[in-house]
Amino acid sequence: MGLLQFLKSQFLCHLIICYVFLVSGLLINLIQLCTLPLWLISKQLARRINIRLGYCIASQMVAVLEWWSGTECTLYTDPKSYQLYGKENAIVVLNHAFEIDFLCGWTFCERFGVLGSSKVLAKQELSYVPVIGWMWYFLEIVFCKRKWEEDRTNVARSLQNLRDYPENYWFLLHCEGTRFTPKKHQISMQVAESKGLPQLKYHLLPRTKGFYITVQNLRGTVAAIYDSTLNFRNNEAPTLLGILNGKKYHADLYVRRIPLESVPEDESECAAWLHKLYQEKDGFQEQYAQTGRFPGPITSPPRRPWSLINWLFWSCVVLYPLGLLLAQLLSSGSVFTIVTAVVVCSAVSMGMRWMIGQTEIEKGSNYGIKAAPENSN
Ligand SMILES: CCCCC/C=C\C/C=C\CCCCCCCC(=O)SCCNC(=O)CCNC(=O)[C@H](O)C(C)(C)COP(=O)(O)OP(=O)(O)OC[C@H]1O[C@@H](n2cnc3c(N)ncnc32)[C@H](O)[C@@H]1OP(=O)(O)O
Ligand SMILES: CCCCCCCCCCCCCCCCCC(=O)OC[C@@H](O)COP(=O)(O)O
Repeated sequence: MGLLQFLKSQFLCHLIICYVFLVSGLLINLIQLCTLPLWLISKQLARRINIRLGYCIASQMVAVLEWWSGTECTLYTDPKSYQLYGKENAIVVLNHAFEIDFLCGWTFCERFGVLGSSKVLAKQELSYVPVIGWMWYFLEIVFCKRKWEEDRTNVARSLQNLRDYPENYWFLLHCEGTRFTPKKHQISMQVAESKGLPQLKYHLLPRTKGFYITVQNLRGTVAAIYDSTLNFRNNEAPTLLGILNGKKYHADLYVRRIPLESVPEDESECAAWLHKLYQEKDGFQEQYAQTGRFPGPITSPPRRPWSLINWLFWSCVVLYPLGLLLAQLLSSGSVFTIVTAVVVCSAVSMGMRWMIGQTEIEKGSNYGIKAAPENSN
């Protein structure tokens, strides 16, 4: 093991990375809060400022993926579509099977210049996560309770708000609604069977209502669907803790650009269209399992230095006062202050561990297990 790899595995380094993320993140959340009065005066300016503030948080995690763990991301897509990525609004339909799929999504957003403005239809629980969840309020992320009766009006309203968004964005939809587990897969395939739909091997049965409502409400402002299928080489199941430990993964993403006009306007036809899309996605995953690659040419976008520069900037901002504080603590020699510092450090690392836990599949929700008996008939 080289010195760098040894350093990457050290808890102290993880603590420093987490400290920078947490303290700078809370600071940025605070600045976001201060932009509230601006929304009344100039909504578009407030949005543009929040896009940059959001970038400052999200790109720290991207920096850890790209520069600390060195994870590589390969894009399979046709070169004509590639020219349009980042230059138009799009709805991204992505499979949901990995703990870091959101982070790989962010990496591609960063490389195409839409990281600060990217959006998602996210479960409500994520809005309570400090730093990321709080940042999302100001980025107008669309939250859902995964209870259609409540979601139908709230989600539509939030989507309507995005119609005059001032910068290009990608709107991420995990139509499966929850992460893939063998148990959830088995149950969703029972639902598929009861509906006379073909079986899927690598995906859960997609939920169609969120897709339909998104397409309907964003029609005219979004140019295309980016049908995206993600997998990792060597059957790896990457984790955020692995990334923090400096483990290098290799992500492969296959993206097909489908003009939005080809999605039917009628609700049941739109649902059938989505089911067909997932059958095709399943085919791509089968090809990946057999051959280790997706169809089409490879056009990998290079990583950019901005995420690293941003991380270095925030490190300087928050590590300098920490250094001064630690020096004062040690020179004071007071047992009370030293014990207080140790307690605060432990609380911070437990808080960070809880946040990382939000990404872990084994700590995931029961959605798709519990709801099945009532919903499936
Ligand atoms: C290219 C690079 C990528 C770029 C990335 C871009 C941007 C990045 C930005 C941010 C990154 C951060 C990422 C954070 C990720 C967080 C993601 C999440 O939180 S996923 C969870 C929340 N999202 C969703 O759930 C979206 C999909 N869901 C829906 O659309 C739902 O329809 C809904 C709107 C949420 C409503 O759900 P609800 O359960 O209330 O109703 P449904 O109508 O869906 O359910 C009833 C329906 O489903 C059938 N059913 C029952 N059981 C099952 C089952 N087990 N499996 C499948 N189907 C089931 C039931 O029969 C009903 O069927 P029908 O519709 O025919 O009546
Ligand atoms: C700079 C880097 C510091 C590294 C440490 C920072 C750790 C901070 C982690 C905060 C992460 C919070 C964002 C979580 C996004 C998780 C997205 C996700 O995958 O959610 C799951 C839902 O879609 C479905 O939930 P389930 O129904 O499967 O349950």
